Amino acid sequence: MTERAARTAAYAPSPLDDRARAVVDRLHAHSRRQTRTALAPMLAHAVTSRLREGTWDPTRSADGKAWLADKLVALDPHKAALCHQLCRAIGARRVVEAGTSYGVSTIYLAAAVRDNVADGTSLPHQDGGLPEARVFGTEHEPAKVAEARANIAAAGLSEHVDILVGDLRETLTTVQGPIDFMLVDIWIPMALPALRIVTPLLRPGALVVCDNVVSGRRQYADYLAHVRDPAGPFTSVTLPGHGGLEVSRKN
Ligand SMILES: C[S@@+](CC[C@H](N)C(=O)[O-])C[C@H]1O[C@@H](n2cnc3c(N)ncnc32)[C@H](O)[C@@H]1O
Repeated sequence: MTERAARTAAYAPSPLDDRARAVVDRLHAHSRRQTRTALAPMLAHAVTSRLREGTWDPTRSADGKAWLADKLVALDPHKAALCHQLCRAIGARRVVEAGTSYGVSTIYLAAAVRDNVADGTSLPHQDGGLPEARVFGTEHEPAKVAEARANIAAAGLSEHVDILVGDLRETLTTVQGPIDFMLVDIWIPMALPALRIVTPLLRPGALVVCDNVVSGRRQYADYLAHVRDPAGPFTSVTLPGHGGLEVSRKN
């Protein structure tokens, strides 16, 4: 057995059914290939952004945005599986995803919502009602929206997903609560604005997961100060591996 195969065998298997797993396996591989070759271009675009537009952050410059327009930047499979498990554990029925891209994390979240509905683990909300089961994805690149819809359909999960097309600072204002779970996997400057819009919709006990908060701790400073504020609406824990993951619970 190769070292890579032995490492893979040490992890729990994917929580997804065969159909959805075939789709995400292909997309995870595509995303890994893009990431492996992205370092040099990323640095080049950071320099270009700085020289032409005064920012080192390619997500803020026109040049950088154009380069990022077809990049998956998919959530790591282990983190995506954790989000699926958390959604299953809390019986999530309504989920917001800040940052859909080609739909990788959306597929994990929608599979959890579908399974919660199917086995009756989705919870009634405070008024005792069962609101429509949905994952609300958000994406402002039209080409990525088309890819995401095709991938979600190939995974057999379209009936559980609405992708809100456009800038999430506008589209998220159309979502209705209650929301049980939110994934924040977005260009960093959008993380706190997205959370602020969704916070009033989160039910008590809802979870918010945010990616790469350790590797990006400086850029995430405002987001982290917000979710870790003892006087604020969340209690928060940080998982350290693979760039870090913040899991915040709405009080
Ligand atoms: C890190 S990727 C999301 C990856 C996705 N969660 C997955 O697992 O495949 C972030 C995505 O957010 C999108 N995005 C960035 N800023 C946005 C905004 N203001 N409104 C909507 N989408 C945005 C980007 O185009 C990009 O596709």
